[in-house]
Parts: sequence; structure tokens; C-alpha cells
Amino acid sequence: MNEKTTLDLENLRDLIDGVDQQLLNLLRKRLDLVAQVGTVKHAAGVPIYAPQREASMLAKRRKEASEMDISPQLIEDILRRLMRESYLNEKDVGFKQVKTDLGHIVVVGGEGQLGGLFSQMLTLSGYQVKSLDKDDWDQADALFDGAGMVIVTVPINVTCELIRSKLNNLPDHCILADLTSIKSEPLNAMLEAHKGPVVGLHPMFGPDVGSLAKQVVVVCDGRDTEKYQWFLEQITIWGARIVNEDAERHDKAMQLVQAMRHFSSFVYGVNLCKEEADIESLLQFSSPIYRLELAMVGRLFAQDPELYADIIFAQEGSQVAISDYLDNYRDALDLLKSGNRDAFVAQFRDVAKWFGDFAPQFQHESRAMLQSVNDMKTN
Ligand SMILES: O=C(O)C(=O)C[C@]1(C(=O)O)C=C[C@@H](O)C=C1
Repeated sequence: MNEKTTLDLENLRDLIDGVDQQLLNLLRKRLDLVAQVGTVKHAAGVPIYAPQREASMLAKRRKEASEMDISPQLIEDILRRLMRESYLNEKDVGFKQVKTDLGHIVVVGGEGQLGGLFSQMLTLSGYQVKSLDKDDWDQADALFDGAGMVIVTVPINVTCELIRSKLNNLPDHCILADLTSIKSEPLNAMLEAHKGPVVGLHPMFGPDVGSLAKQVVVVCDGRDTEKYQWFLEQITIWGARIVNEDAERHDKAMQLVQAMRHFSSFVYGVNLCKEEADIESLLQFSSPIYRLELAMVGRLFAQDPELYADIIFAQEGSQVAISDYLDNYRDALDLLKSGNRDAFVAQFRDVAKWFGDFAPQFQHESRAMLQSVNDMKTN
């Protein structure tokens, strides 16, 4: 059935179409300017992401919007979306090469997704990148000869063994780095296998990010830190933020942030499957927050099971974190079974107190996400 309309409505819609076309012309102009910014930044080695500029620009536009009786949040949303586009466009121009006398870089596992992303970013920055994958080990000596850096990005369950058995004869000056999502064991393996500079990295994002702007890379120092500072600077130019962390503290945090989180999403999916839930109707009746939760769980099952098995099985400590979670779940269920509503409310309050200012902050952040989820709906 066609949507109801009237002549007056159609006339107004024609005018709106005209304004939207003007918006398109303005967007084209902005994109062209951003392309020029990209070229200037490329030459000067200025990072893609400029948080201070963004904050001051947003503050000014919000104020101007208020003065024009436009919602400040509206202009902020639009500008943030436009800046996301800028990150992608500025990337295509390439990046300044911080270290020009390095020699080539070997990415072990370069055909994997994360390896592919790093290879792309390094190539866009002028480095010569060579990939070494499963079937290339017979050419390893030739590939490592003259290499200035070797980056290991293979599945976690083979990383340490590969470092120990295959990367124990690199040129002394060569930097050895890994991108594994746990850090202690790979870092120790690299320090044992190689005498030269060593650094452990954990990019806290998936390979489908498009741009590294605003992403975080955790850095665990290994040896000869001054020899790889250029690489950290290079990553900053790509737009990412470097967070230095001790390897053990990092791994402990990952037990909660990755293993326990992914595991509970996995169980949530298993449960929906066993209950033979009807996803169509769940979506039909879901509030935006439930849709988001379903999306978080569902997206897990759109990805590679091996990858998640690697992450969840990587650390024995994760089993403790997951068991603790199960205990807490059981305790909460006992509370429910006992009908002790007051105890539930009291515990809720305790936890809310523990979250402190983060609770309202998360509520605020999720409001914007939920509105985006609603925007995505087409019926
Ligand atoms: O001004 C810059 O540095 C830009 O790169 C442009 C721009 C924008 O689109 O306005 C994009 C990214 C930066 O984080 C800040 C602003």
C-alpha cells in the first residue's frame, strides 16, 4: 500500500529534497577539503586523529547550533559521523614514513586478517612489507635476510612454539614484535628466542575497523625500547592511541574483557539455540537494548570459531574468571529462587555504588547507541 500524501505535503517534500541536495554539495566540498588535509598531514607526519581540534570544533558548532535553535546534539552527531568519513579518506593518501632506513618488514601470518591490516598500513606508510605464511618457511632465510622488523601475527595456540622454533636466528638488530591478544608468554618466548629489540603489541580492535583513528594498541615493552619508539610513533600517526601496560596485568584484564565476555556470549547463543528461540519474533518484540545485546551475541557466530576458541582457551586463568562468573550467577539464581526480593535490591544498590560515576556515564553513552540502533530500523 502506498503511503498517504497530499499536494501540500508533496510541495514541502520537494523543498526538502532541494535542501538535501544542497547538503550533498556541501558534503562534497567538505570531503575535498579533508582530502587536502590528508595530503598536508601526510607530508608533515601529523596524526590522522586530532582530539583537541575535534573538541574545540564541536564546542563551537554546538554553541552556534543553540543560537540558531538547532539541537547541539544534532550537529555533534552529524560532525562525528563526518569525521569518521575523514579518517577513512585521509588514510587513502598514505602516511608519513617515520623510519626511512629500516630495511624491509616481514609479517609472519601476513595473509591473516590482522596481518593484512598491518601490512596495508605499513605499505601506505612507505615501508617494504613481505609476507611469510604457512607454506613459505622454505624461503624464510631469504625473507629474514636484511629485515629491520619481524611482526608475528599467527593464531595464539601456535605463536609461542613458532617464535621459539622459527624466529631464533633473526639478525641481531632486527625488531621482533607480535600482535597476539595475550602478552606474557609470547613476550617471554620472543625475549628467549631473540637477542635484539623486542616488543609485544595487542591491537584492541578487529581487522574490519577501516581506519585506526581512536583505536587503542596496548604496548608491553620487551627489550631495547628506544629502538622501536619510531614504530609506536608510526602507529600514532595512523590515528591509534598507545597504552603502555605490564604484560601480566594486561593478561589478567583480558581474562575478563575477552575470555569471560566472549564465553558468556557463546553460552547465551547456545542457550537460544537449545531453547529453539524464534529470532524473528525476538527481534519483533525487542527493545533497542535487547536488539543491541542480540547483535553482540549474534555477531560472534558470524565469525571464525577458531579465533574465539583461541582467545577463550589461551589462558588457564580465564577458567577461574569464568567459574567465578558461574558462581555469581548461581548465587543470584538462589536469591531469585528464595524469593528474596529485598536482598536482590540491596545487592543491586551495592553494585550500582561500586560502579559509581561510570553507571550514569554508561547510561549516557548507551543512549546514543540505542538511538542509532533505532535509526537503523527500516520497518
Ligand atoms: O582538522 C583535522 O586535523 C582533520 O583531519 C579534519 C577533521 C574533520 O573532519 O574535521 C578530521 C579528523 C580530525 O580528528 C579532526 C578534524
